[in-house]
Amino acid sequence: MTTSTRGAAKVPAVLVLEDGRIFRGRAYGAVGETFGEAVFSTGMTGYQETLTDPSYDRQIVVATAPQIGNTGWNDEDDESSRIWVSGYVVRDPARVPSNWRAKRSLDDELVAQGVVGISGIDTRALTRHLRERGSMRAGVFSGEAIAPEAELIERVQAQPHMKGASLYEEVATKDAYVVPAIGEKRFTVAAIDLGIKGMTPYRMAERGIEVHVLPATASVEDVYAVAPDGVFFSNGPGDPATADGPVALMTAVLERRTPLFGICFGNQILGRALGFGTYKLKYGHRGINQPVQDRTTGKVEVTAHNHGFAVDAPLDKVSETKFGRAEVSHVCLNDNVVEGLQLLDQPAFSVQYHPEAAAGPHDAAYLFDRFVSLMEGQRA
Ligand SMILES: NC(=O)CC[C@H](N)C(=O)O
Repeated sequence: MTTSTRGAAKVPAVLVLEDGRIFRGRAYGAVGETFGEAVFSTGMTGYQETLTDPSYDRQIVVATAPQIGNTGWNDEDDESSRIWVSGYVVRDPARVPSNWRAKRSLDDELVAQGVVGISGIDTRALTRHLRERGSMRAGVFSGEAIAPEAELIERVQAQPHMKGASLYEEVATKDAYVVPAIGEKRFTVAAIDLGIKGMTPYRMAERGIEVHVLPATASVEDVYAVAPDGVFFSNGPGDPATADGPVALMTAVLERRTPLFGICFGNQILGRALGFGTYKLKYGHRGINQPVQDRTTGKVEVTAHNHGFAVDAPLDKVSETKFGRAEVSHVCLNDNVVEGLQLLDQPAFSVQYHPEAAAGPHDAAYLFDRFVSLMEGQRA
């Protein structure tokens, strides 16, 4: 399929960072203005999954890979019902997308969904800036008449920070739904949607799990009404320090000793339920090439990440928590950030990264099998 990019390629655009740094380029996708936290992602592929991951709500994503859009946009790889990033920053958009599954260009999809982007800027310089100074608030402005820089900087500085942002209720489903088991049904799981990606229930379903996806505001009664063999807490946007409701719900699940698995935001919620703190990373981990060590086996896996916050738990000792002993099960080999937690006295664990791997390598798929083993163990 071939679609050429739209006329917007000639419209001027500017990316403005809260510290006053300005990058000038051309409009990409919708023309207009947008605000969010500027973050970079190192994935060389998988932009469709990235853009539709609800964890990216209110973030302006910078692609470090210079060429973006080469495989267009298809009808299969969305991780949710829409694009969630607030803006997209690329160096060199594909002029002619080409892939057997492509239905339209990325550019056309951004326009159709009203997502403002910018192209033609030095994304390497921008990434180095964000790495040195940290992720920060930003705005993208495009059109023939862009306001003076000082005014734009002021408007960016008036935006809310990511630290302290409570966003998971905004992106989560309002109504419960069921993802049926593929093949013979072996287990029932209640999955708390804090911004869940479509691949996550699928990874459970293909292991014989019937997944009841419940809204972020589900009560303990709602969870146990589905008679779950296990409870799952999903990924999600915003600052985990604001997620008091999910922390209280998880605490109730831990009190009942129901097998529990959490991913990303879910890992941060387990950290909080155990009494650890969370903190904001300088520039976070985003991409599909992050090395993580599973300290329970010693194996290293290459994994998909998207997190700007992390759990503050000791790496070198077993912690005593109100749910017994807990330890850091996984660690990022780039920077020693906590990438997983496990309880030693009851069936509960979580990882900070994305074993559903959409997009990304499948090294971490064993974690879904670990969840199944916990549920089997509880039955035995
Ligand atoms: N993917 C996620 O669940 C992200 C969790 C959290 N919003 C963070 O940025 O750390």
